[in-house]
Amino acid sequence: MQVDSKDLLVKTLGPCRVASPLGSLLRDRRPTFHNVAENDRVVFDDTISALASRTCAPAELPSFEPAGARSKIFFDPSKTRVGIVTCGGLCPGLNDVIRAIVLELVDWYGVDKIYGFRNGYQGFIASYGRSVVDLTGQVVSSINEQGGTILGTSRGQQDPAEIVDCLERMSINILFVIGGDGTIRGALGISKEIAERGAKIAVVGIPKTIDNDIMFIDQSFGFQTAFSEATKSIRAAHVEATASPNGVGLVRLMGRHSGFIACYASLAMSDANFVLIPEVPFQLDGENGLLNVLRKRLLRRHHAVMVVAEGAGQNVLSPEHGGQGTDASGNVKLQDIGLYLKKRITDYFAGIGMELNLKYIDPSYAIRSVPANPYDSVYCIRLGHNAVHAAMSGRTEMVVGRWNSRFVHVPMPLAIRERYTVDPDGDLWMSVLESTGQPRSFQ
Ligand SMILES: Nc1ncnc2c1ncn2[C@@H]1O[C@H](COP(=O)(O)OP(=O)(O)O)[C@@H](O)[C@H]1O
Ligand SMILES: O=P(O)(O)OC[C@H]1O[C@](O)(COP(=O)(O)O)[C@@H](O)[C@@H]1O
Ligand SMILES: [Mg+2]
Repeated sequence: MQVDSKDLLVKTLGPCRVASPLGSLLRDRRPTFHNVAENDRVVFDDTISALASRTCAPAELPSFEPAGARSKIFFDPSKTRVGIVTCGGLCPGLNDVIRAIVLELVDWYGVDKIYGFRNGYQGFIASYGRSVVDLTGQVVSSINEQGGTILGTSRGQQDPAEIVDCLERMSINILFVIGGDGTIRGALGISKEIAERGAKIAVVGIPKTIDNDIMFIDQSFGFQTAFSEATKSIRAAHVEATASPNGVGLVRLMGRHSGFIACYASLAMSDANFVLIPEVPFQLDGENGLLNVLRKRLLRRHHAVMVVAEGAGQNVLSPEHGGQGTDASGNVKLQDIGLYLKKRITDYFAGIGMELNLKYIDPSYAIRSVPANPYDSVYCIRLGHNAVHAAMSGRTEMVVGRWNSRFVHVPMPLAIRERYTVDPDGDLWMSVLESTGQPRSFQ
């Protein structure tokens, strides 16, 4: 992705004139390997060759604004009113992020007017009649133990003008949006409407996606929990496959356009022999096609485990296999590659008269509805804290990201400019090939 300095500029609502209540914590901090000073920058490029290709002085290198608390802030905490909304598909850790935002606002900034909007962007629209939730420290104290989101969610576009009407009616100063690429697109529309009205409302996002498909976050929150959960299905598929002659365990995992869950779960549980992801097209038929390679594997080892991401192999499906169209948010509805593979493998082995015992496992919703694991909980807290620091200092139209292990501010237009996908020439896919031993391509 071509990124220039201007793409990395973060908008602010105005100068910071209010002393931060976190001032005492910040006073004696020095820049260290784990602490970037608030006026320093995090360099975008991380290889010598990329740096060498830039012809500018170090201060002009493309760089992110570091996340973190500022000594001076924009909003006066005693007069600040905050809204929080969660949108799109579920993801482990949503409640952890809500909790982190609320507790940071209440305990450190002394902000106590925090409202949760129900069911995504519908929560702002009068005709849906959704009540708001008063979010206090007590309400959120143990929500991190539950999966899902206490605020509910939804898909489907809403009118940004109506959303901003609602924010103005309620005198909201800061809106936190927790959601994926669609949510961030929606948030950009809200932010533009706010700017057109000349209002001073900060819109700050915390990127959410179990598919891990948003740029500038090394790994999205909940992703580690989700792929850990998926390993249980791979283990089950292996147990089933090894228990019967020519057993095949076929596991279908989420991943609409990016195969990260399939790759990571398969690496974590190296029982997988075949991993199919959207980024690497394959053929079923022919000498090097998947079916013949599977046949040879069964002749050799008598069992196989195959992991398929939901967006894989769309090239081998035809319209009669369902799918097509879009969901309420405009996301393309994919044809079901898992069921299609199950049928094609079953028919193929029946056709050549070879015994097959195929067990099909689809844990899709089971892996995204669980509570976050401890690693993700820590990550969620840190994202939540940094989102609060950013918003209180008047940053807007940005999401909190993590780039090369540093927490940074990412402008919303940049965060959604391109989807983050598995690079077929990258080291992750190379590891999958090394771990599974599957051919580089089934073509
Ligand atoms: N292009 C868009 N413009 C405005 N709002 C959008 C856009 N795409 C999605 N949204 C809204 O964002 C919310 C969540 O989007 P969705 O794509 O379902 O999930 P996610 O944010 O997880 O990608 C929905 O309310 C949806 O209508
Ligand atoms: O059935 P639903 O709720 O529409 O969700 C299915 C989709 O949700 C995802 O987890 C991603 O959702 P988001 O874009 O909302 O993060 C995909 O992997 C999957 O295609
Ligand atoms: Mg999405």
